[in-house]
Amino acid sequence: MNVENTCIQIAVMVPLRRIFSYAPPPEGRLQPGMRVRVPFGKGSRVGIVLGYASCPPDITLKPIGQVLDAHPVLPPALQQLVQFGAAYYHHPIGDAWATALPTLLRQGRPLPEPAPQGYRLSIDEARTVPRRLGKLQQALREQLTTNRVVRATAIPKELLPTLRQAVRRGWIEAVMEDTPPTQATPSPHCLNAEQASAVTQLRMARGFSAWLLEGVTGSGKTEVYLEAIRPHLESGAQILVLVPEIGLTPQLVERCQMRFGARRVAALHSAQSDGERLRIWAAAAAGQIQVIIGTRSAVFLPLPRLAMIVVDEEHDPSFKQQNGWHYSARDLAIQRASLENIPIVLGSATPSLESLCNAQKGRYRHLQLRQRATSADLPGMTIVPLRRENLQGGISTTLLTACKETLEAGNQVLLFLNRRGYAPAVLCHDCGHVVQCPRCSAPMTWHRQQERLRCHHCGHESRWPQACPACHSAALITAGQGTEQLEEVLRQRFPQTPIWRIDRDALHDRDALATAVADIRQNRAAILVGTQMLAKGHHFPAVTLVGIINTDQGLFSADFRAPERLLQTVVQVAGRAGREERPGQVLLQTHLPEHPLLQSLARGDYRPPAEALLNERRAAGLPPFAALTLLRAEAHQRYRVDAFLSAACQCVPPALVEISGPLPSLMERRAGFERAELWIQAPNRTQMQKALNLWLPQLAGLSSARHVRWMLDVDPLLIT
Ligand SMILES: Nc1ncnc2c1ncn2[C@@H]1O[C@H](COP(=O)(O)OP(=O)(O)OP(=O)(O)O)[C@@H](O)[C@H]1O
Ligand SMILES: [Zn+2]
Repeated sequence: MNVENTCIQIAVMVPLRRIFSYAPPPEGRLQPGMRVRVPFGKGSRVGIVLGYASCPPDITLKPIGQVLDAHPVLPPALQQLVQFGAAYYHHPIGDAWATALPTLLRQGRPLPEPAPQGYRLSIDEARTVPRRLGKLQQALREQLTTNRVVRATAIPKELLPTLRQAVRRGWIEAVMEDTPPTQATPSPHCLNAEQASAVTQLRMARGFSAWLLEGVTGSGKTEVYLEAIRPHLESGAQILVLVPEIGLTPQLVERCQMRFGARRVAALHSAQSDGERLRIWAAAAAGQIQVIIGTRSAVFLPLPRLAMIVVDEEHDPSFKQQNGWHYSARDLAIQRASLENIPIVLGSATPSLESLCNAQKGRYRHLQLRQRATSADLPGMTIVPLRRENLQGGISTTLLTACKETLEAGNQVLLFLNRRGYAPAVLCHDCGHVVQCPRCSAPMTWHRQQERLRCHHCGHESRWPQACPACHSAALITAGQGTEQLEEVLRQRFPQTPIWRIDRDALHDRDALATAVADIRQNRAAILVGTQMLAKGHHFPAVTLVGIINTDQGLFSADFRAPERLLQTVVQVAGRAGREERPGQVLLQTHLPEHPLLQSLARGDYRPPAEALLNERRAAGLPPFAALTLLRAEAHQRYRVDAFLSAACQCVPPALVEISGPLPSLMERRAGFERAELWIQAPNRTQMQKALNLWLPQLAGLSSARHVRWMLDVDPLLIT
C-alpha cells in the first residue's frame, strides 16, 4: 500500500535553489510565512514555512526545531511578492526571504511587540479599579480619562511601574493605534493648473493603477505627492515612498513631518542600526507610522493599511540591487501595488526609457508638469567645445570666466564631475604604461589626500609606485581629473571663495551630507564640486551656474544604457541651476560638440533626446523592446568560465531566445576573478521566463558549473 506522508515545506535561508521538507510538529498547524528554526547540515538555520505537502512514505523527515512566530511575519500579499520576485529573477527562495526581512528577524530574533502609543482608563474601569487606591495609583488615575489617549511620554517616570501594574490588572488600557487620524496641514503653495490636475486624478484613483508623473526639475512633483496622499493620511491609511538613496531621505522626511506631524513619518534605510530598523519595521507593521520613506528593501515592509506607493526618481539605477538577489525595487513595487490593488506613482524629471515606453503604450497613466513651480525658467544650456581650448585641471577658460562672473554677482556655482579621487589613472611618462589594479582589469585611482592608489572596483590599495612596473622609469604622472584635483585647482583660482566638495570621500555619511547641504543653503557666493551625490534631488536656491566637466564619459561606454544615463544625469544636474528668482545657465564641456545626443540635449528638453534613444533601442532590438538577461560566470581561471558558458549555450531551449556569447564582461577581471557572460534576448518577458524556467534546472546540473560562480541578472541595468 502506498500511503503518503505529510511534510512541511520550508524556504531555508541559504542560497540554495531548492525547498526543504521537514516533519510537521505534532500539534498546531503552521501558517505560511511563519519563521521556524530547522536542523540544517551540522547546525540549524532560520527558515520560512511555505506550506504543507505530501511526500513518499519511505523518506524519514527531520522534525522542525523550533517555531519562532505565532503569526506570519509578512502578510499574504507580501509573501506572494517575495515568491514572485524569487521566481522572476530566478533567485533562491530562502535567500529572497532573507533579503526581504530585517537582519534581526532573519537571524531568528523575536518580533518585538510594538510600543503602545498611549494609555487611557479602560471602559470597565469602574469594575476593575481597586476599591482603595494608593497615592501613586491615585496620581495616575488623575492623569487619565476614558475618552482621551494620553501619550506614554506624558506620564511621569515615577508612575510607570504603577502604570504597568494597572494595565495588567485591566483598569488602564494600552492603546496601540493612534486615534483620531492625522490632521494634515495643506500645501503652503497655491498649486498651478498642471499640479492641481495631477493631484485630482491621483486622488480619484481607486484600485490598481500605475501613474508616471513626469515633471521637469523644480516643477513641484514632491508637492503633488504630498497633496495626493493627504486625504489618505487623514483617513488613517499608510503610504510607502521609495527613494533611490539615503542621501535623499532627510529633506523628504522633514517636508513630510512638517505637513503630517513628526510622529507619523519615519525613514527606513541602511545607515540605521539593526535594532533601529527592526523597531521602525515593527511600528510600521503595527500601523503606527503612516508615511514611511525608505530605500530598496522597504518595498517588503508590511503596511496593513497601505493606500498608495510613490517611487521618487524612478529612473535611478540604485533601485536595482547589484548583488545577491538582483531585484528591481521599482518593478517589484509595481507588482506589489497590483497585488494589493492600490495605485502607484512613479515620479521623475527624466523617466527611464522603460517607463516612457509603458506610458506610451498606455500601461501607465501619464501625468506631466511642463513648467517649474516657481516663476523660474528652466536654465539655458550651452555647449562648450573643448578642442584646442586651454584647460586648467580640466576646466576651460569659458567655464572659468563664467564661474568668476557668477561668484562676483554673489551666486553659487555647481561643478559636476563623476569621478572621485585626484586622478583616474597614473601612467609612465616614458613608456605609457598605466598602473593597473593587480586584481581587476581597471586602472588605479590616485587619492592624493590619503596618498593612496585605490581600485574603485575591489578596494585594493597601494602606495605611489617607486618606478614604472614595465620600464622601471621613475617618471610616473597622473592622467585625467577627479573631484579632488578639481577642488585644488579651484582653490588656487578662487582663494577667497568657500568651496565644498561633495563625494563619498569628503562626506562619509548621510549626516555629513545633510550638514553640508544646510551650510550651502545658508551661504552666498560659493563653489560646489561633486559627483552623482550632488546631482540628485537637492534644492540649492543660490546656484545659478552649473558646469558639467566631463560630458563625454557617457558617450564612449560599452554599456548600451550609458547614453540614457548621461542624458538623465545632465538634465538632473542642470536642474539644480536657477531654481529661484535668479535665472540659471548650464555649460556642457565636450570634445564632441556635434554629437546628435548633445545637440538635442542642449535645446533643453529631456523628451526629444530620450525619444531618439528609444528609437535606437527599437532598431537594435534592445530593452524595452525586448527582454534581456545576463548569465555571468566568474572563476580564477578563464578556461573554467568559458567551459561553463559554452556548455550552458548548448542546453538553451531552442527557438525561444537568442544567445550572444560567451563574451568577456566589460570588466574582464574583477577582484581576482575572470569574468564572462552570455546575453540572452527574447522578444518579451513572458517568452524569456518560459526559456529561463526550462534552462535553469539544466544549468545547475552541468558538471562545469561546480568550478565557477554563476548568476543570472534578469533585466540588467548596470553592465559591469
Ligand atoms: N505651486 C507652487 N507654487 C510655488 N512654489 C512651489 C509650488 N509647488 C512647489 N513649489 C516650490 O518649488 C520648489 C520645487 O518643488 P519640488 O521640490 O516639489 O519640485 P520637484 O519637481 O520635486 O523637484 P526636483 O525633481 O527638481 O528635485 C520647492 O521649493 C517648492 O516648495
Ligand atoms: Zn581592483
